[in-house]
Amino acid sequence: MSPLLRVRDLVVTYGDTVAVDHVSFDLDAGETLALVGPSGCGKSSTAAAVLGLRRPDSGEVWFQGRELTRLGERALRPLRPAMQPVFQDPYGSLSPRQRIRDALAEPLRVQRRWDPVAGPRRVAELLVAVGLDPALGDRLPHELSGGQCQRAGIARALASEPRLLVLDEPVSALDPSVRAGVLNLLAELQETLGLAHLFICHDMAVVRHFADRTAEMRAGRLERIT
Ligand SMILES: Nc1ncnc2c1ncn2[C@@H]1O[C@H](COP(=O)(O)OP(=O)(O)OP(=O)(O)O)[C@@H](O)[C@H]1O
Repeated sequence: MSPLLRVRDLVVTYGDTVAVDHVSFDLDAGETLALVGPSGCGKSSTAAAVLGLRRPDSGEVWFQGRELTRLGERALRPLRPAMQPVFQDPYGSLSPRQRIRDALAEPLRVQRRWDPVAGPRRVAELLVAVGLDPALGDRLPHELSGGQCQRAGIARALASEPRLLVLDEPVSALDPSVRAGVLNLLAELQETLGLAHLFICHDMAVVRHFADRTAEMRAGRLERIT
């Protein structure tokens, strides 16, 4: 069986800076690969290239059997929902003036899966799935705590029915007392939905607990996968 995600010889530069230097790895459905390494070693740039947020200079990103770097924006659009990012800043992935229920409805509308009866029910289901009271759907992001907001961001990602979550330090900005709850939620969702996780994390205790394999980066290069 071919992997869900296959990255080959990925190179990302910013001017003279080689942020990602011929990085290759595979990720299977249902698997967590942690991407670790010192600040500035190229973890976020790798994630951005996988997500198609930044075109790599060279290399290949295969996802669900398609080579993404060869595809134009139009061809990429239907594939994008299947890979969803969760970023460090819990407030960053939600629009500050959009109520939570509208933020969750948006992917359904954009992907033409909105139905006036089933849509609101699906939004409530998504909130419950991430451990939030559906009544919180009425709130704006700043009316939620950091942990609640990150859960809402995860619910928004799930609205697209992804196969892969790209988690870029998803709990680093949260109060230490709520981190374990969000990490356990991600692990439970992975188990029930069979999601693959590309998990950028600098906390090695967390990595040991949650990752199946660990890819260590240094100065743009992937040094080893264990
Ligand atoms: N938009 C950008 N413009 C110029 N240089 C950049 C940009 N983004 C990243 N870089 C540089 O690319 C290199 C890799 O950065 P990247 O953010 O991918 O590393 P990282 O491992 O995710 O770091 P951190 O753990 O601090 O987030 C660094 O030298 C960084 O300064």
